[in-house]
Amino acid sequence: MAEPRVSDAERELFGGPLRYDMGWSQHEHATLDLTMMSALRSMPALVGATLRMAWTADRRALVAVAVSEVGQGIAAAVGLLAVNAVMHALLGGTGSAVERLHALLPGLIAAGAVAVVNSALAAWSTSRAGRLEPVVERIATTQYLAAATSVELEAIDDPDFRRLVDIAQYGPASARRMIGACVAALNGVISLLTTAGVLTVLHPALLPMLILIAAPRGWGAMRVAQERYVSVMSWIEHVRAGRLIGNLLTERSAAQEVRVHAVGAFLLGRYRRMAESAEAEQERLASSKALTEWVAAALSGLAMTATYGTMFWLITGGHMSLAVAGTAVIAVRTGSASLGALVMNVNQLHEESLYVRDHGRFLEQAARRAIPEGGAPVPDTIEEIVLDRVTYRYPDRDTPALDRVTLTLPMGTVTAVVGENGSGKSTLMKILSGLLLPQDGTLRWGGEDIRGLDRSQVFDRVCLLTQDFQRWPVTAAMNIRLGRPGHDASPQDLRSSVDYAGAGPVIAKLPDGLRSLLARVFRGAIELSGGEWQKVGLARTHWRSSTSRADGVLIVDEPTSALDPEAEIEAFDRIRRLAAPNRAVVLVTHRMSGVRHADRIYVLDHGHLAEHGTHDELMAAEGRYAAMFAAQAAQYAPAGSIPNPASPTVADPSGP
Ligand SMILES: Nc1ncnc2c1ncn2[C@@H]1O[C@H](COP(=O)(O)OP(=O)(O)OP(=O)(O)O)[C@@H](O)[C@H]1O
Repeated sequence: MAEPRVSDAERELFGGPLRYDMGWSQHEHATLDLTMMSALRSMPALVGATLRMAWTADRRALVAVAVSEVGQGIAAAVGLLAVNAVMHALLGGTGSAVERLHALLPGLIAAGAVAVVNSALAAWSTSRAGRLEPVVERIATTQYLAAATSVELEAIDDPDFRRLVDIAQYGPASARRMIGACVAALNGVISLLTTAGVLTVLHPALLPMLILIAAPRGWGAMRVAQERYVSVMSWIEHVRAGRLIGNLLTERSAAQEVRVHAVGAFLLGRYRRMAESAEAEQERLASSKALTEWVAAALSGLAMTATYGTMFWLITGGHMSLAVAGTAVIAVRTGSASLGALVMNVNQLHEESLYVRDHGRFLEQAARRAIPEGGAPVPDTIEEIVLDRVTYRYPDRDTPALDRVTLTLPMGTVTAVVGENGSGKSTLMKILSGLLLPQDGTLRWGGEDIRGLDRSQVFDRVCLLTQDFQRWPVTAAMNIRLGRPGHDASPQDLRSSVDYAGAGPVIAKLPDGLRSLLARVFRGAIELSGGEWQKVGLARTHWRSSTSRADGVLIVDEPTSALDPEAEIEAFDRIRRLAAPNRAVVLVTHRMSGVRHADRIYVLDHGHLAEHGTHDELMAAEGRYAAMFAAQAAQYAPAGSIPNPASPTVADPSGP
């Protein structure tokens, strides 16, 4: 695949041209995959898959479509035979003009009746296909969404898989369109077969000529489709990058910097340049398409001239009657029209099938990377959760985010994990909650290795409040209830969680209390501040933990970053209170004041466990923890000890 010529703006913003680096484009057979023959070879399987989906969706509708299409094909053949009878009566008949007109009547009536039957069958097929199409799209979309939600988190973090997730989203709409294209192609094939049959009966030389007329158009349409697909694939990253810039300019989160830093005008200029390079590609495609279609039409026209020439020669040589020639002209015209339509439909099928293939590839990969179902049940009583020399490295990283980390979380205790940015705290939380599996070492829940446990049961025992917890665009009540969606809850049931999180005043301020919609995207919805959202998040966590009696773990990752000092002290106090005999609490935070009361504190440093102990032990050890604690305490030291701004510690870039 040729490297697209992209704008300077893309290099400037993204450090180089963005590449579509999905598996197949690096594959040595990538070009082969896009040739016409391989497309044609893979099409029956893809059409078969779509038809199987249609069969599952509504087999009666599918059978109705097939029957009506076959019926239309037969009607077309009968219609041609009726035309032939008319031609014979008109051109080959004897007797007076009135007698010949009378002889025409049966043929004309038959042709009229066939036309009526044909249109009724076409209407039936349209209505049944209309029923089938949305169902197929729904099934394909549901498969896509179910597969996307069932894969391991590691797959979601994998850029290659993310791209596949992106591209496969077009599959369901293509599967829908494939139904229409399949129906039209079936129609084309049947009417072509019947026309070909009639033509062969009329004269054997007419059939090859019909094929000769339509072949160039078929070649042209396939070539155009193939070029377009290759272009879409090589340009997809660039188009996405342009769209990303466009979205940033309109997004609420960027609105302030867009204005104050004048990023708006800057990015708009880059957007324009990126869009221009994409337009140049569109223009190139259009020119290439025009040339291909022109060559195809010219070749087809030449074949048509040769056909009429041959017919003229056959008639003058007495090898063909005028009536047969008349029918043949009509049959060649309708035949080449249906062959042309068939080629267009096969071409559309080819194009759509490429997207359906991506959808299929995604489903296949998602199935391979899915969280395994089943496994041993998680023991009801767990004394502790143990991490034993666990190592984890992200797929696109050279160094491990966690390197042989060992820690123990006894039930009924509060464990704090501290460390600098990027030291591996969030990764550790993902391992503990079963979202990521250790690549080396073991995680044991009550003595059982997590690899052998039923993961859905592990998740059921985990309460998770992450720093980027989900702000669902639903009501306040539902935002809390989604902590355990399977558990019914009236606003009254949620009250204790609201009170626990100190979210009472936040809810009281909302126009409809817990029934208020929390999403700016909808009319009448309210937006909360970061700290208010954190209280709602805490209420959700409480709701989840209060609806579980089994032994489990509560993981809280930076829960107070947006809270004011008073709310923060209260929040830490509340989190500590969540420790219960059946629960181990793990707290990740940069706020050292929040961890000093933890039963045990672990300090992470570049993925390694640097030290652990109680606050007093770690302070006495005077290691990393003591240094971090002292650094934060110094911020609250008397004003005199704050460095003088006149003597900056960081060099001024504008200085000499
Ligand atoms: N999805 C990911 N893909 C690749 N690397 C990642 C991913 N998430 C984290 N990392 C890397 O793993 C290392 C540990 O990250 P992690 O988020 O666990 O740190 P952290 O201690 O939670 O940081 P912070 O305090 O900033 O939240 C970092 O070097 C980070 O860049």
